[in-house]
Amino acid sequence: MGNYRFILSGGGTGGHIYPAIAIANELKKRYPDARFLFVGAKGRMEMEKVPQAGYEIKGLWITGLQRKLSLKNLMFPVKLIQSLIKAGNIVAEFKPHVAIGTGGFASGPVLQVASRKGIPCVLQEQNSFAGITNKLLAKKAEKICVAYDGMEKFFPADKVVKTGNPVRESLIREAGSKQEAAAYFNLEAERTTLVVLGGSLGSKRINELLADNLGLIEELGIQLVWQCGKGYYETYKDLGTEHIKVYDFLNRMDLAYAMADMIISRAGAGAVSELSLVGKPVILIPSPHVAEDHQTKNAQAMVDKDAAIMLRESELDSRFEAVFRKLASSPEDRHRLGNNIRKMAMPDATRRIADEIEKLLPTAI
Ligand SMILES: CC(=O)N[C@H]1[C@@H](OP(=O)(O)OP(=O)(O)OC[C@H]2O[C@@H](n3ccc(=O)[nH]c3=O)[C@H](O)[C@@H]2O)O[C@H](CO)[C@@H](O)[C@@H]1O
Repeated sequence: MGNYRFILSGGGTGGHIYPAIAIANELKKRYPDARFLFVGAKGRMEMEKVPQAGYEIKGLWITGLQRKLSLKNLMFPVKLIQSLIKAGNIVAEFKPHVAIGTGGFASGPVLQVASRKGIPCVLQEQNSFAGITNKLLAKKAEKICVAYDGMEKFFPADKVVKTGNPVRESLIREAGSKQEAAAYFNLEAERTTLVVLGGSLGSKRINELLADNLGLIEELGIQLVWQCGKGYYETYKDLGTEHIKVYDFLNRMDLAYAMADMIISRAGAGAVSELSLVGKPVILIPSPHVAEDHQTKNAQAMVDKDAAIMLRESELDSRFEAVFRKLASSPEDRHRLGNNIRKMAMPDATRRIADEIEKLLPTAI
């Protein structure tokens, strides 16, 4: 009983990978005998992060379509055809009962071939603005699990279910104490700690901001956990000290959240969902480089409920210092923001998505 097979595909950035891992973990809890296969894009983050989470992954040779004319674009049709063939073989061999797509280009070929073979497909869209892959796949999906109202403007209304974004349970349930986190980061448990998150790939502008403000942070007696991103690590790693810990990527986000008295973060959908669950005061600095400026919309939704502070990149030079000083010196502000953001959490998201997937499973196997 319950020997189901699930294929999951999504990736390119953590924002697409971790929801897929959270969904797989929930299904595994319900069906310990089930088998899981992830499909990602060769060379991208998922090829490393999915095996770390204990799942098998196969890689397709695919990239996104660039907006401008480039050699990469000329190769796109070749890569797409090759990926469709490979995805076809993977699906034919694995024979999943359900295919789950969490966005990002690798999920395109996989869900396309799965739906053509009559395998029920479920999509999960993290953002308030639908990604191109999910939009293309929407017609073929049985259900589309979303986190924001109004997603019917992108997807067929009868397929949309508002569930919220799945968050890895380890970030919430197993959240360690500040003591444990301090030992892990080699910092002092009693000292105020700022955690800086640049999104799964790191943020150039947030890194520059931090580098310019290390004097201020030191003056305020604050210690720092700084996730700068893999591509920026060489530039910033030497700034680490007894009170400043620089990371390319944080593998223990649970401990980073446990350590934080305040957070500076990009406003990716996953970051915002996690921050709501952990209920920490945050200054959101949305990336202006994403489709339809959706991170600003994610951040604005929090600001509207007095649940976070937002600073646009264009305001950093003029406002960051004053805003940061005020937050650092006001336990009341931190407490209020932390409480308000916690009210935005949707802690049942993963379970509700798994419920939707369950409805599509054959009853007897
Ligand atoms: C630049 C870009 O394209 N950003 C998009 C990307 O963001 P990005 O990939 O940054 O994703 P999110 O903020 O949604 O989620 C980041 C995920 O990575 C994890 N994490 C992050 C840093 C770290 O050191 N360790 C770690 O584990 C977080 O816990 C979280 O689970 O996908 C999001 C969800 O589709 C979008 O809303 C973002 O606009």
